[in-house]
Amino acid sequence: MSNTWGETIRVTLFGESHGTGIGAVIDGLPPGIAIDWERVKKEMARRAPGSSPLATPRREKDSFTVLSGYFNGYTTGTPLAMEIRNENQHSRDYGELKSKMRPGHADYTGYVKYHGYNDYRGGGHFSGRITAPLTFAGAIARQVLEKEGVYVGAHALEVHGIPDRSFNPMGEDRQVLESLDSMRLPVLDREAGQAMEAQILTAQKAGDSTGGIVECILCGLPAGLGDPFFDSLESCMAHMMFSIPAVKGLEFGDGFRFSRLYGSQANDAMHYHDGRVESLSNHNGGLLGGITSGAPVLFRTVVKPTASIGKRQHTVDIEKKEDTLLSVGGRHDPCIVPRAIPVIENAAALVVLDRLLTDRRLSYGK
Ligand SMILES: Cc1cc2nc3c(=O)[nH]c(=O)nc-3n(C[C@H](O)[C@H](O)[C@H](O)COP(=O)(O)O)c2cc1C
Ligand SMILES: C=C(O[C@@H]1CC(C(=O)O)=C[C@@H](OP(=O)(O)O)[C@H]1O)C(=O)O
Repeated sequence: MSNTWGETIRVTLFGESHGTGIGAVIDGLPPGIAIDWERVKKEMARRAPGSSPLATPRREKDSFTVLSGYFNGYTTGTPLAMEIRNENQHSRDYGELKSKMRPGHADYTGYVKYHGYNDYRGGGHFSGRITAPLTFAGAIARQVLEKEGVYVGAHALEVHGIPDRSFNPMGEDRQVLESLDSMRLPVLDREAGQAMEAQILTAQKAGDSTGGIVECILCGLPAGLGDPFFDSLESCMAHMMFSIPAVKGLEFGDGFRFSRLYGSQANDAMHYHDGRVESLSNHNGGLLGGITSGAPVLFRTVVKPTASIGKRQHTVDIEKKEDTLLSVGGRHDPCIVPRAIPVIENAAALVVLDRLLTDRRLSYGK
């Protein structure tokens, strides 16, 4: 079922952007995890709408209620269910969109798939809003990983062609990654960040939107995690990343640049360092044969420009069955990249924890 993901940890997401609420049921978490709720709230706040001029002005606190699976300060091992009540819907913004399909959004495909019964308001179940409970699940996974010495970070590598410095593929300092957490547009080069912000706001003023590239790194992973073929760590990560609305591309390590390299440039030479096998470079993004090599896992995702824009575009009216023009109003992210960053980081942590639990059967608690 497409609303449930995972092998050992099974995450089910539910809800619509303008319905009563959204949430997740997370099954398969080991018993005995002491959850730091402040850390979970911090990750939720990084993703929440209404938090900066670069984000949709819809104001949602995204405060959550845990309904089950947590007792006396620890996970119980039974399903952990959580809900977030929607509080700031402006459903009138979607009056015209009942019949006029937004180009680039899921209005038409959702209409066809659900025979017109879908809740199209705010994108319904297709909305970026459904990444709030996904971020919640990932924020728990991230805490577990940190206890295993694994830490994750992401930044805007590019916004509309404006580049940031890349992560060091051999690893980034934990402090550097943590410093990105507090930025409304996480970047390594602050001047690049300012230029990106200016570009986002300029496009917004013109009734348009922008996209970009998010680069994510996972440091501290042990070698040997993952599987060949269908459950390769690349496959599992791709499954998750392409579940995030607006993600349209993914590459690991040197990715599409491999096409321009010789084997001698693409291979990561190996050596012993203090008795441990290590590589001297990391063109392969920490993955060989779908299995971690011990080098950081490094990947990049392309996030497309926000579909809902003020500029007039050609579309169809499915009630009148005629061509029409549409200028989308309401409240939208002028660029999805800033808010996709915490989603990608936490979702990546969830993928890795699921593989760790599947491969290693980690145990927690007394
Ligand atoms: C955090 C986040 C926020 C988003 N905000 C918007 C938005 O404000 N307006 C919009 O049209 N799309 C937004 N999207 C993207 C749409 O949900 C997405 O483009 C749509 O569901 C179609 O899916 P696809 O682009 O993956 O094909 C957002 C996505 C994410 C992850
Ligand atoms: C509410 C969120 O973002 C929403 C994602 C979204 C979309 O089409 O994906 C469209 C907008 O919805 P609305 O028109 O109701 O304001 C965004 O605000 C959120 O991420 O929590």
